[in-house]
Amino acid sequence: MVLGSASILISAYLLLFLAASSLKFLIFAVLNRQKLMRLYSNTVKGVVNAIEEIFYDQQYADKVIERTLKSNKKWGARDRGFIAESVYEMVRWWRLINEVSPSEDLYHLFGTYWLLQGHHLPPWEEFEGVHVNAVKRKYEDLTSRAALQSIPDWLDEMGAELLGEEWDDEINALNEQAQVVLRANTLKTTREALMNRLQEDGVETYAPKGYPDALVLAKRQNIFRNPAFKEGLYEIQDASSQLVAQALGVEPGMRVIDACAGAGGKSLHLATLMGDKGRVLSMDIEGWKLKNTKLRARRNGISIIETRTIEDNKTIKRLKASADRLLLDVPCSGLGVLRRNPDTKWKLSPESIANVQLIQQDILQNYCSMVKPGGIMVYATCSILPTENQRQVEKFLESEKGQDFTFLDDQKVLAHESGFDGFYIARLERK
Ligand SMILES: C[S@@+](CC[C@H](N)C(=O)[O-])C[C@H]1O[C@@H](n2cnc3c(N)ncnc32)[C@H](O)[C@@H]1O
Repeated sequence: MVLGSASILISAYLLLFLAASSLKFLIFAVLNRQKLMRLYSNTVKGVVNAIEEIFYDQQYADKVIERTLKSNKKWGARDRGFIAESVYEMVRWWRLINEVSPSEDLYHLFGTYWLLQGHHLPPWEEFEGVHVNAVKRKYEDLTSRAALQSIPDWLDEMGAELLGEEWDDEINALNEQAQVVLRANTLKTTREALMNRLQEDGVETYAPKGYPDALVLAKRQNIFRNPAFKEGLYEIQDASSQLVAQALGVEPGMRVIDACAGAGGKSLHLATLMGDKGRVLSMDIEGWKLKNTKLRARRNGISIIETRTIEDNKTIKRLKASADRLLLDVPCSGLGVLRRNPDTKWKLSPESIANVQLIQQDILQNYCSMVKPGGIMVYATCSILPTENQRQVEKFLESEKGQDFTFLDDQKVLAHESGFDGFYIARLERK
C-alpha cells in the first residue's frame, strides 16, 4: 500500500474531530476510576459498521469515516466527534483491543475499547460478556511490545532491526495523536499576523522553534471552516513536511520541478518561498491528484504552478536538464505519518514495502536527469525506515547515474525527537 497525498489530506481533516487524549494514556489509568459518558445506540452502531467496513471489506479508514458522517445529517458536532475519534482510536489500537477482548464480536471489541478508555459500559445486551476485570487481567498479562504497541509482529521486528534502540521510543511516539499544524501563507500574511488573526477568532496557536512558517493549534478544532482558511492565509501541513520545500533553497525566478506532486502540498510551499516568481512544474502519474493542486493554488494566490501528468518516460526526457531544483517526494510506506493514518500499519506488508522501494529507486534513476548541472535534487519520504531513506540515496550514488551527483546532506526526522511526523530529506547536487 502506497499512501496517496489525497488520503493524507482527508485524514488531516478528519483528525480535527479527534480529542486531544490518546487511548494509550488512558489504558494506564485503566479502570481505576471509571468515567461516566453516555453511549447512544445509533452512534455506536455507526462506529461498529465503520470498523466492519475497514477491517472486513478492506476500505480506507478516512473514506469510511467520511461516508459514515455524511450518512446521517442529524448527527451534531459531538456525535461526529465521537464517531471519528472512536473509529480512529479503534483502528490505531486494533491489535491490542483484540488481544484483551472476550471475543471478536464487533460490539465486544467496541465495549473493550470503551473500557480501556476508562469509561463505564451501559447494561446493553450487546456488551454482555465484556467485563472490566477480565479486560484488565488480560492487559496486565501482555508482555510483547508488538501487542502493547498494537502493531504487527513483522513491523516490530523490522523496526527493531533497522532502528535499533531508537525503535522503542519511535513506535511509542508514532502511536500518539498528531498535532494540527498550519503553514502561514507568506504571500498573504506573516506567521505573527496569522496568529493574531486566529486569536481574534478564539483559535489559540503557538509558534514552534525551527519552523519559520508553522503554527500549532493549542486545541483541536475544525480549522477548515475558519474564514482565514478560505481566504488562503494558511494550509494545514505538518511541521516536518514544511522542512522539505525549505531544503530546496529556492529563489524567485527559478525553474523548479516537483515530480511527485500529488495534491500539491510541497508545490504550494515552494511557490510561496519563491514569492510566486519563476515556475513550479507539478507532476504526478495520477493526473486526478493534480486537479487539487490547481484549486489550492488559486486559494493561495499562486500563479506560477503548472501541472502535468506523467504519461510515460517521454514526459521526463523532454525535461532533461531543465530544472534549477528538483523535488522527488517519492511514494513510501508512510510509516512516518502513522499518527495521521493509523490504518497504514494493517495495510502494509514486508512485500509492499519492498515493492515501494523498487519504485523509489526507479524514480531516482529515471527522474534525476531533469535537474541542470549545478542544480539541486531533493529526495524526500514520510518514512522512518533507513531502507527507504539513506540506503536508497547510497544505492543511487553508487550507481552509474549517481556518478553525476554529489551528496550534500540529509535530515533524518524521527517523530520521538521532533514531536512531529517522521520524514527523511536528502540534498544532492548535480555536478
Ligand atoms: C508522498 S506522495 C506526494 C505528496 C505530495 N508531494 C504532497 O506534498 O502533498 C507521492 C506521490 O507520488 C506519486 N507517484 C507514484 N509513483 C510515481 C511515479 N512513478 N512518478 C511520479 N509520481 C509518482 C503518487 O501518485 C503520489 O501522489
